[in-house]
Amino acid sequence: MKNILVVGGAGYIGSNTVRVLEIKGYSPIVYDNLSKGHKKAVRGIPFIKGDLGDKKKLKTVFSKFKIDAVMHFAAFTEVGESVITPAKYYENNVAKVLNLLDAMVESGINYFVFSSTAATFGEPVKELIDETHPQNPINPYGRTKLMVENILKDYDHSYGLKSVCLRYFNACGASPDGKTGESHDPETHLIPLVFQAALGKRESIKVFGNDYPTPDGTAVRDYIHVNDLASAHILALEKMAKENKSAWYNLGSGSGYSVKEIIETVKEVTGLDFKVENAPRRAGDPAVLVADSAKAKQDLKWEPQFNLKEIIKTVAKWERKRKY
Ligand SMILES: NC(=O)c1ccc[n+]([C@@H]2O[C@H](COP(=O)([O-])OP(=O)(O)OC[C@H]3O[C@@H](n4cnc5c(N)ncnc54)[C@H](O)[C@@H]3O)[C@@H](O)[C@H]2O)c1
Ligand SMILES: O=c1ccn([C@@H]2O[C@H](COP(=O)(O)OP(=O)(O)O[C@H]3O[C@H](CO)[C@@H](O)[C@H](O)[C@H]3O)[C@@H](O)[C@H]2O)c(=O)[nH]1
Repeated sequence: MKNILVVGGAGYIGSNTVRVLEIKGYSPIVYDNLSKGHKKAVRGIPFIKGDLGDKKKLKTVFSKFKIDAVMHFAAFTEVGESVITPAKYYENNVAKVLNLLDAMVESGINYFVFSSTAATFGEPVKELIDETHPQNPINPYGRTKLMVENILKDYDHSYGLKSVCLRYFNACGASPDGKTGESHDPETHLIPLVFQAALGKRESIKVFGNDYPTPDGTAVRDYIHVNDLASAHILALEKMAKENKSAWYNLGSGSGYSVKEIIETVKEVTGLDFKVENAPRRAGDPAVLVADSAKAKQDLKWEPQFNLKEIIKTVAKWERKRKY
């Protein structure tokens, strides 16, 4: 288990995982169409520009680089956009994934790590979301990811393709050395947008909804550092390969923070003040999403290393000298 094809590896979470794979002695190879990612994020790593839908190219890459396992990050990722243009999401996040899975089956590659999401659960029916929580997504994005989770169960049963579905809560933060971080154009995620407001790159930060049933009325999320996600990928891959068994894990810190608390923490860490405005709720957003990650902690011996303040500090470092 050495050569790992990282599909979508030029993106935010993928590129951070590539760096951690490298540190742990693996040979990551990046496959990305650069629709959202950045080649600069994976400088020095073998890179193939290609689309998820290109089965022929994928099979050529598998054999050329003697791929042992695939980590699949490529997808469209925005909850709000998925409500407006669901077709785009079903095509990229479901239909094209079949090409990748079929190429793997035809090439005899048996190990797959999938970027799933908290959005597969929908509105929580209990405070902390563990792996037994019902999966009733309330937006097209969450439905696309749940569809792939189900496809993977069938591919395991019928073709012996083993997979781990990692349901991340809200990925955030930058590498501690400040070299890789979040860079989307346009940006839609809360923490980078708050930084844009703090650095005067936008007039204000808009709070989407202040009438949620939460302590301060704003939506609560579980923010988990990208390097913590990266280490979970490697631990999950190793366990899957050792036991030749599929698995599912919810990955979060177990602590929920409201939009207002995020804004206050950025103000505190940076010492900068900026304008905050109330705006209507964003379609497709649940009020609260917080993980119970006991299963990952127990089975994988995984422990998140970054608390919220530390996360915001890594973003501050990245934002000061970002290169892409
Ligand atoms: N960001 C989060 O908080 C979060 C939370 C849960 C799950 N996820 C999932 O994690 C994964 C990575 O998210 P991210 O935030 O790094 O997103 P990102 O947009 O930064 O990265 C995705 C990468 O995939 C590439 N890509 C997209 N479609 C492709 C295609 N058809 N062919 C080849 N490459 C393609 C993009 O160019 C980009 O580099 C996604 O699957 C996302 O759904 C993200
Ligand atoms: O300008 C902004 C941007 C966001 N928000 C709110 O901040 C929270 C977090 O939003 P965002 O950073 O866009 O993340 P989510 O919509 O929670 O989705 C992320 O986290 C999910 C897992 O929980 C992943 O599946 C998605 O891919 C990823 O985009 C939400 O309540 C938003 O409404 C604002 O109030 N103002």
